[in-house]
Amino acid sequence: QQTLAQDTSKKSCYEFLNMTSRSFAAVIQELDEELRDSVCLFYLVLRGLDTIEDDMSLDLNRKVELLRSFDQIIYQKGWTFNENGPNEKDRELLVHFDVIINEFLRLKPEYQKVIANITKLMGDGMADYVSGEHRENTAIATVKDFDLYCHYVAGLVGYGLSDLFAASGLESKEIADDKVLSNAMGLFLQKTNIIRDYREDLDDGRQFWPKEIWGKYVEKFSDLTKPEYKDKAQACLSDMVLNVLDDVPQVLTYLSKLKNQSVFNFCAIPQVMAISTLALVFNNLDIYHRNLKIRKGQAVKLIMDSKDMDHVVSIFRQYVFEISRKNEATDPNFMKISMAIGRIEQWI
Ligand SMILES: COc1cccc([C@H]2O[C@H](CC(=O)N[C@@H](CC(=O)O)C(=O)O)C(=O)N(CC(C)(C)C)c3ccc(Cl)cc32)c1OC
Repeated sequence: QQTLAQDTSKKSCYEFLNMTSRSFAAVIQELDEELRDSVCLFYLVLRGLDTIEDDMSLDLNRKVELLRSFDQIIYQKGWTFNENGPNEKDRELLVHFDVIINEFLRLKPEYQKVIANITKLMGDGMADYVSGEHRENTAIATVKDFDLYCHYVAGLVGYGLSDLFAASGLESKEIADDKVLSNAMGLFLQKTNIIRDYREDLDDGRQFWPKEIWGKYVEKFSDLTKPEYKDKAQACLSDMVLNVLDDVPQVLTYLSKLKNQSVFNFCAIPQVMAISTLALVFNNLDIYHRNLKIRKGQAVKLIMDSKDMDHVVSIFRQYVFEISRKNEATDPNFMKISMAIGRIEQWI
């Protein structure tokens, strides 16, 4: 039986959810009763971790200590955090984190274990990265470093969600067993965002593109914005898109294994947004100057159309075709992109 106080604290968790990400928050709230609270709290715990990792004003040792112990912090009733810089986007969440912890402690133990396990792995991964990043400014040197970074911040989220889906009984254990597919669900979203956010991150003094790729085209990461490097910048961008296209078959395979309608919608919507964004940024040099977003009307249409696998496959086919159309024979990566598209078309 739920007391009034418990009801209030649960409501405020959903208020925090809506504060942190309106559009995706709505999709989480459509999830089946059995999964909604655990996914909402998983999202908020991840947000808390992100707010600490993102805060450049935090002392490095303090940040590392918090990241590595966040999996224990989420069990500490009453814990709150007031050391975030004033302009940290979601600082409010950590100021009231005791409410999140209260609700977390009311989840079934197996859901708590999944969330705590991923929080530990991610917190350690982030701590390793921020320590390394501190030493030299391109912590993401190789494509391998790029995959590892994206695994820590996004692939692990795929792991955790697949574990929650399986633990709830709404999806088969198989969905949690195949880590490669769960990892691809995170990498595809994160890598597409990293391409889209080139300019925003550059202006924030952050760079996530692997030097093994951009170093083939320019000396300095910011040279990609200069008109005299236009052709190099276009080739570099298609090289980055090529790297992301390899995750598409695994994303489609993961989605094809889902049985529950609310889980399918929850998983498919971000992926169709991402393939739409990937087609938008491909061969579009505006990404070096401003943040590109798909139009609201198109996003709404994608959400409406992503209700079943056939529709999702046809949406992917449409955007992969658009990338193929934009692929230029003069681009040094033209053949590799054509082959990556060929591999996807076998699937779709
Ligand atoms: C099986 O795996 C997933 C299945 C469904 C959704 C997501 C994934 O989708 C959102 C979608 C989302 O949050 N979209 C934003 C728009 C944007 O970020 O551009 C939004 O709609 O506000 C997202 O982007 N991330 C953040 C990471 C990519 C780092 C994991 C994310 C963060 C926390 C959770 Cl619980 C889930 C997700 C999955 O994660 C891989």
